[in-house]
Amino acid sequence: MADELKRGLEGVLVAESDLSYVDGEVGKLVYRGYDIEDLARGASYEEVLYLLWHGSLPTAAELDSFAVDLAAERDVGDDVIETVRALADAGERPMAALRTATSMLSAYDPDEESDDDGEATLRQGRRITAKIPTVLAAFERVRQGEAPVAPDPELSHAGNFLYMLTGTEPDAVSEETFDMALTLHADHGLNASTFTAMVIGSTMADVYSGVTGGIGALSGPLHGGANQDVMEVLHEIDASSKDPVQWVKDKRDDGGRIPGFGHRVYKVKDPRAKILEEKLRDLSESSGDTKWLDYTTAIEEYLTDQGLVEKGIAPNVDFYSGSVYDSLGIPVDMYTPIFAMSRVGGWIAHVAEYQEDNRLIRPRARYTGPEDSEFVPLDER
Ligand SMILES: CC(=O)SCCNC(=O)CCNC(=O)[C@H](O)C(C)(C)COP(=O)(O)OP(=O)(O)OC[C@H]1O[C@@H](n2cnc3c(N)ncnc32)[C@H](O)[C@@H]1OP(=O)(O)O
Ligand SMILES: O=C([O-])CC(=O)C(=O)O
Repeated sequence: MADELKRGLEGVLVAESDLSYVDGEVGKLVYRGYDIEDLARGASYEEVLYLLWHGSLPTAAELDSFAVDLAAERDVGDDVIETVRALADAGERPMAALRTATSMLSAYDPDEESDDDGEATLRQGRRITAKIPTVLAAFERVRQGEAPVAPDPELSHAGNFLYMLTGTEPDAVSEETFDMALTLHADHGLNASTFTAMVIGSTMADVYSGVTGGIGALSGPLHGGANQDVMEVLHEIDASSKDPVQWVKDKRDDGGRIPGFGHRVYKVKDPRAKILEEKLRDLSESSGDTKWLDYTTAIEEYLTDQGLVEKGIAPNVDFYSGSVYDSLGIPVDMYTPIFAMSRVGGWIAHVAEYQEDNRLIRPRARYTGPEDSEFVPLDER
């Protein structure tokens, strides 16, 4: 039993956690017992961060002081902006630029490396969470040839990001929509990027290392990168003038996977996809532009008819998020960085929780290589 091999660590329990629970059979997600639907509709991203980091929903006074402290950390120094500019000039991809800039932020953190009092992870985590939107918005602005917009501490986390991105304060619907998307992406059990951050944290490395690793893991197309892939598919379908169903059929006939479908834990539709689909429907109907909604629902209906959903390959969070971001005017390659901007809250919460009762994470591989190989010196090979 001890030697049973679990490819991809499927189903393996490696820790206990109070943070979030995914019930993949019924399609339910909770953060500390609260249903994601209630949080998405009723709580701001700042409230969710407080919940994840401090264990309970804040009172109004607690939220006020938490939000002020978070907003006070938004500025990044000129050196970071210059690095972001150099990365944009070099044509770096946004997730890679974010990874580099996040790593650089540690140089300016006032905590000493020796400050490992348990609170340091959350203190540094707050700074990282506050600064990531500033880095991302600056990257997008400079690559468009525009000057970065300084953060406004009076605005919410969601509102300030949209403001820094566009230079204009967002309307209430955009701010609310974006805030909801941040809440929906904040945590999700031991997904690959969170586990990456935890593995790094389990060596007692600093939280900047964990977050930088988390960004790298999230960027892949099997994980957070799929939200960008979904929108690229929608654009490809549009440019091909093919019927979306025909496009998907051809893709499947070629043996290709459909991005935004399938999940290691959910065997039914992801509850976050349901909420985002509903949001997309509202936004599309109020703008009168239903193209992405029409394409995505046609694809989902077709794959359902084909029995894919019954086999447990159902829409995940990435299937509908991109269309929602598109309605906010956000460029496609910023979708995965936005995921990171939200998920950083979960990474920090899990690293802090795990380090409270830390044990180095170190699994094994079954060795299948040769045995007793006879060493031959270099000059005799
Ligand atoms: C935020 C997130 O990270 S959500 C996930 C985002 N990723 C995507 O949307 C990318 C597309 N989806 C996938 O590649 C997968 O569903 C994953 C990586 C998410 C989960 O993968 P796993 O749990 O490892 O499942 P695995 O890769 O073993 O696939 C199981 C079966 O389902 C099929 N399958 C899985 N996803 C898809 C898909 N999107 N389209 C078509 N078939 C699929 C596989 O071909 C495989 O079929 P087989 O058993 O006949 O060979
Ligand atoms: O849980 C997972 O494996 C992937 C996912 O949906 C997430 O990270 O939000």
